[in-house]
Amino acid sequence: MAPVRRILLKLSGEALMGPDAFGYHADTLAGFVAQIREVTELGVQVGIVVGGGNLFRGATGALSGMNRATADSMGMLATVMNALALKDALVQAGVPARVQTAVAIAHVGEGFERDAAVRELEAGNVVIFGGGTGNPFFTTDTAAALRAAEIGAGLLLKATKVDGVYTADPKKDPSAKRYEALSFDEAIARNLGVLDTAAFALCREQNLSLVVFNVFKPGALKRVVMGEDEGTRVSNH
Ligand SMILES: Nc1ncnc2c1ncn2[C@@H]1O[C@H](COP(=O)(O)OP(=O)(O)O)[C@@H](O)[C@H]1O
Ligand SMILES: O=c1ccn([C@@H]2O[C@H](COP(=O)(O)OP(=O)(O)O)[C@@H](O)[C@H]2O)c(=O)[nH]1
Repeated sequence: MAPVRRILLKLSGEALMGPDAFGYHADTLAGFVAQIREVTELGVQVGIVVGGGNLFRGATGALSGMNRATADSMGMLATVMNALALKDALVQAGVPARVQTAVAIAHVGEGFERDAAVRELEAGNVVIFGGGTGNPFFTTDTAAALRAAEIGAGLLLKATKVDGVYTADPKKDPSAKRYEALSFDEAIARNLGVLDTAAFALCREQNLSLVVFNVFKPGALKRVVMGEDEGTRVSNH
């Protein structure tokens, strides 16, 4: 089977910290870079939205009394830092990569521009979208669904710590069962927390297929883009 031509990969901020409690874990980052390189070598065009949970989350700031919109701006800046860290790791490994940010920061990265992003992807660059959607009260899951729709990705991939979508959060409910596949209608109706509802709804509306998979499993990203049995696929059928 031929690989998907263009993907949008959502990488959570927490994944970047590996076994650590904060920040970046170099070997973990190198493992992700190797997986990303493997799929670019297949000719797959890769857009990435990166989270910020390893550095800062708006909801956590709000819990300690901060204004939520201000805390979310800090969260968005955290995602820009992660985008830069990932870009650096990719470039050092010989994978050309660019950063586009939804929040304008002169000299740090280019501002988000859909046409330019598509041109970069077609030229063989990985494009990392930092800053989420650029708006408070949203998440990088929603940013990932949004950018996937904008760049015309054939598949949205949620790279995470669990190996798919379960009937309940497997971290909290050991009896939870993994789905091989399910529909967006079902994911929304059952309130499955692996992706936020706004992101699920956007995927459903735009008819975007999603695969949730464990990024800590070597070679998993390649198997997903090759259409092999890996993770859980969520789609409209
Ligand atoms: N139904 C579910 N199926 C799979 N994972 C779920 C489900 N509900 C909640 N989760 C949780 O969602 C997490 C994946 O989301 P992710 O964005 O990577 O983490 P976080 O939300 O902690 O940043 C998993 O680690 C898992 O604990
Ligand atoms: O469109 C967005 C995306 C992210 N954020 C902020 O950035 C933080 C980090 O993003 P997220 O929690 O999605 O990261 P992840 O869980 O994937 O590490 C969030 O908590 C929000 O505060 C935001 O305000 N708007």
